[in-house]
Amino acid sequence: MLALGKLLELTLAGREPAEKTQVTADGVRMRWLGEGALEVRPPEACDNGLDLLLSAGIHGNETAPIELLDRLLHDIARGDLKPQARILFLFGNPEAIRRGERYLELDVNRLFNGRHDQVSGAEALRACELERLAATFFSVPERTRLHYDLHTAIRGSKIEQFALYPYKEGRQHSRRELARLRAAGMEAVLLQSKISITFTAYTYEQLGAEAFTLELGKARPFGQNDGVNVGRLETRLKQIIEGTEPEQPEALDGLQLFSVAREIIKHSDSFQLHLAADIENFSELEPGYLLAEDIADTRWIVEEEGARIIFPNPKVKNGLRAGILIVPAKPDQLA
Ligand SMILES: O=C(O)CCC(=O)N[C@@H](CCC(=O)O)C(=O)O
Ligand SMILES: [Zn+2]
Repeated sequence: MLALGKLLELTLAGREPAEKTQVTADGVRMRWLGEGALEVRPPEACDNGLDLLLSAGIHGNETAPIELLDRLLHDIARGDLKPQARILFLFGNPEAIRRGERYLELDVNRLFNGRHDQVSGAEALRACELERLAATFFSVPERTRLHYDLHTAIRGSKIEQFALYPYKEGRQHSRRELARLRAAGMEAVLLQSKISITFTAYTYEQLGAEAFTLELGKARPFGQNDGVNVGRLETRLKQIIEGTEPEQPEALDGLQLFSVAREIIKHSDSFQLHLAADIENFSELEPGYLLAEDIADTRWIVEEEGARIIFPNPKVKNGLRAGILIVPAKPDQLA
C-alpha cells in the first residue's frame, strides 16, 4: 500500500510524509496537502467530472467516520478501489482527534462562514484552513460538487442515521440527492431553513456544493465502533467514488423529512434545559412542555404539534445552539 494511504496514522502521529505525492499502479495520484488533508485524482481518461469532499473528525471524538474514511483511503492506496472522481479527504480537527475530544477550546463546526475571523486560537486557524482547502478543491468550473461531512452524535437516537441539509436563499433542496442519501442508509433528513456556521453550510452556501452533515450513530473511541453500522453508506461511497452507482429511483422510499421549528440558543450561564440527561435525539415533546429557561425570564415552551428535539446540549458556550426543535416536513418544496 502507498504510504499516503496512511493519512490517519500520519495525522495521529503529527507527522509529515517523506513523499508528498504518490501514484498507484493504475495512475491514481495521491497528494498530501497538509495536516489531515489529502487529494486523490484519477487518471484523466477515467475522470467522470465529480469533485467529492469527504470530511470527518471535525469533532475529534467522533471516530467511526474517521475509521470509515481511513478504510476508503487504504483501499485506494492499495489499488482495490479505483476512483473516477477527484476526492478531497479531510480530517477536521487533528489535535482534538489525537486527544479524543470533541474540541479543545472552540467547536470547529461553529467557526465557518466568517466566524473564524471573530475569534482566535488553533481552532479558528484550522476552520480558516479547512475553508481554504475546500474552496481550492471546489474551484474547478463545470464539475459536479458533493460534500459529505461525517459525524456521530453525543447521545443515542430514536432515528439512528440521518442527514442535515443546509439552506441558501433561492436554492431548492434536491430530491435526487435525498434519494441518494436514502440509498446510503439515511433514515431521515433535516431540511434547514436558515443560513448557518457549520462546514457543510459553508460548502453549500459559498462553494455551490451539494453538502450534507451525516450523523451515523453514537460517538465512541477508536476501535469501539461495532455498534455503528456504516455498511450501506460505505457501499454507496465506494460506488460514488468508482462511478458505479446504480441509478436511484426518484422515490424517497420512506425517508422521513423534518424541518427546523426553532433553534434553542443558550444566552447565559443561567440556561437550564428541562430534559433528562440521557434523552435520545428525535424524542417527541408535547405542546405546552417547558423545554428551557434562561436569563431575564426567557422560557422556551413547546408550541408545535409533532415537535421533536435533536442535539440537546446545555453545556455549549453562551450564544450557541443548545438544541434544535424540529417538526415533520413535506417533500413539496424539493427540486
Ligand atoms: O450530538 C450532538 O449534540 C452533536 C452532534 C454533531 O456534532 N452534530 C453536528 C451537526 C452539524 C449541522 O448542524 O449540520 C454539529 O453539532 O456540529
Ligand atoms: Zn460532530
